[in-house]
Amino acid sequence: MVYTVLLPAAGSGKRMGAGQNKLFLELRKVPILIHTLRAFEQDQKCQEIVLAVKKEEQAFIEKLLAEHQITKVVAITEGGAERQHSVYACLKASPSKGILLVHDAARPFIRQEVIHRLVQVAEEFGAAVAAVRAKDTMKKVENGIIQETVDRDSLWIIQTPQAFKYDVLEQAERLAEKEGFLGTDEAMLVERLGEHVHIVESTYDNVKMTTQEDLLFGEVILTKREQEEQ
Ligand SMILES: Nc1ccn([C@@H]2O[C@H](COP(=O)(O)OP(=O)(O)OP(=O)(O)O)[C@@H](O)[C@H]2O)c(=O)n1
Ligand SMILES: C[C@](O)(CO)[C@H](O)COP(=O)(O)O
Repeated sequence: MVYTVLLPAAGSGKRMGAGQNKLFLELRKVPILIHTLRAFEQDQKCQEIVLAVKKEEQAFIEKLLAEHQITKVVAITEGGAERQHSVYACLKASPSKGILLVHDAARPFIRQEVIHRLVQVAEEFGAAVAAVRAKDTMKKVENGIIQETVDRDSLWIIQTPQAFKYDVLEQAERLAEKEGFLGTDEAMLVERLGEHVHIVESTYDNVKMTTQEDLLFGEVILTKREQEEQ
């Protein structure tokens, strides 16, 4: 049940407003990118990691990898204008044709038990994504006016990792590129093939570091994790 991680890390962090790639911001004096990489470096079932980065940031990232003894990165490729392009670049650079796990480098708190369940379900069914149940009421809105309240019991908040058999993801990415389709996650591309994508329940602390508030959550999550380990 081994897997390869495709890790897009070539974003600009605009919503974070830090004026730099948010993955270089530190939580407990460690860059967000390293926190995320450690989750996979420390997982025996993770065979290798493929990174997509901005060309101008590659040398700095390679320095970070050496400084923090991250040894599983087997390829570093250039990311693209959109997250989807960066993921596809990772896939093209991946040596593995087995189970691929796409994970946002901006989600440093992924738990191993969720990763392993995702790999298991992807091995059996071909595609699986991490998700948590919606806690808030969700409504469709047009021009500031509520159109419809969506049944909350059927709503899930989709995260990463998203795990796939190589052929499923490769076919989905290739078709999306051919048709110029842009999705916000890989599951969207696989759904377009008519494939079933399974849900694996994740944890609410698998937060994507997107805006300044998330950094506060991140510090609290790290404190809680340290207490769990004591
Ligand atoms: N062209 C892009 C855009 C995003 N990402 C990566 O995809 C993950 C999730 O994207 P997001 O949280 O949107 O990161 P940013 O695009 O950097 O954020 P923003 O949209 O606020 O600029 C991040 O690890 C980011 O580095 C990427 O590799 N290539
Ligand atoms: C892939 C994702 O994390 C699933 O929730 C999300 O769609 C990424 O969105 P972003 O705007 O590219 O961060």
